[in-house]
Amino acid sequence: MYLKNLHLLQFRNYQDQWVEFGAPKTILVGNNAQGKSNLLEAVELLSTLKSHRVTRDRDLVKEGAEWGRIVATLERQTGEIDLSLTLRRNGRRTVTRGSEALHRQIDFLGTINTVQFSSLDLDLVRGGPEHRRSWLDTLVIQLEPFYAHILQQYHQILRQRNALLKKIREQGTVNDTSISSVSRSELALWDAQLVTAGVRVMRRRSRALQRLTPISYYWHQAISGSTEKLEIKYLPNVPMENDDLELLKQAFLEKIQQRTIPEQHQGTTLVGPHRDEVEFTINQTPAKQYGSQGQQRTLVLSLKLAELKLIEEVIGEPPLLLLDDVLAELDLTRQHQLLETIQARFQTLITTTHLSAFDPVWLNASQILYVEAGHLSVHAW
Ligand SMILES: Nc1ncnc2c1ncn2[C@@H]1O[C@H](COP(=O)(O)OP(=O)(O)OP(=O)(O)O)[C@@H](O)[C@H]1O
Repeated sequence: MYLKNLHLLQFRNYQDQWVEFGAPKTILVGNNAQGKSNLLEAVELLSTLKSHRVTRDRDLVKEGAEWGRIVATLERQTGEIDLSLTLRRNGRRTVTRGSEALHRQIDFLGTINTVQFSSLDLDLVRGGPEHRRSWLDTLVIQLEPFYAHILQQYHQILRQRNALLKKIREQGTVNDTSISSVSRSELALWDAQLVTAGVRVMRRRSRALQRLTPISYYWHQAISGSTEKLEIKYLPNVPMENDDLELLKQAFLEKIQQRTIPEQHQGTTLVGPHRDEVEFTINQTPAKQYGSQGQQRTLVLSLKLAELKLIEEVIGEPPLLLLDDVLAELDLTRQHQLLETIQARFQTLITTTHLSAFDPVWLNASQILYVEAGHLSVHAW
């Protein structure tokens, strides 16, 4: 797929900026805080309807404006598609594809596929499990947009179950035997729903990782020169011996029953995929604790390359790659690995403060745009 152009209206620090992507690689160069990442964020929003930087739409709308809009033309194998996302300070959004305003935002997902790589992605290795869950979920949504709906449903059930557990705790009925029969039957209903939605989340996460890991291993070996052995393990909170639906549901329910007392004491759900973990080890040592910066970078790069390949395999078209301030941080060998993989096949948007750290091969093959204070230009300012 190829993003032909982008039009930013009252988005972040852009007032009214049009950009035509004239080459498979575009390098956005400029000093700090000029709007480079903002532009990548706009593409991320069209792809995932989320920003990894903020959760509130009012931060995305230009200061002083009530609404902002991101408009784009995308070329896919099936033809050209016009897209737009309107953001409002009050959080209400409008999405359109072609001339059609979509009632369900979920229907918009999967139109543009992207893989992102920014310095924040090192949190994938160093940060808490929520970073790894969110990374995995974003990947699964790209592979199967309907997963966004499943995930949303799971979190809704989780919130409601938590509210009930809190109510039970506030009523001081922490001893299981003294819970009113009304609360008990209400809780049993939520248990069943949590299990049904939870196993759908777990099975999809597990399958996506199963497909991603061999590709990641391949890249990790290639980049580390076969000196290091990467292992990726899905550690679901509910033990998952195999993919059998009924066995999994049973294991889930059993674990909930074992945690009845602590759950009611703490007033929160302690069992389920919201507590899943993904473990990365290098030569049998947890990458999180012992990996050097270089090792962690190699690991994240391997994951990103694997994501590109997997999405391409599943979708049947190469996704876009968004490289936010990370390429210059990679040494030339790793830059070459990346270059060889993406070639001209994956459209890539790259931000950087300096062109000097780049391989000349990259530079010659790229469209270079200079960014200053929310304006783009083909010449240095
Ligand atoms: N809602 C907004 N309205 C107006 N300006 C905004 C808004 N949100 C962010 N900005 C401005 O955008 C700029 C930050 O841009 P961006 O994050 O794209 O930086 P960058 O060019 O990628 O630089 P860096 O290399 O530091 O990441 C800042 O000047 C900030 O004040």
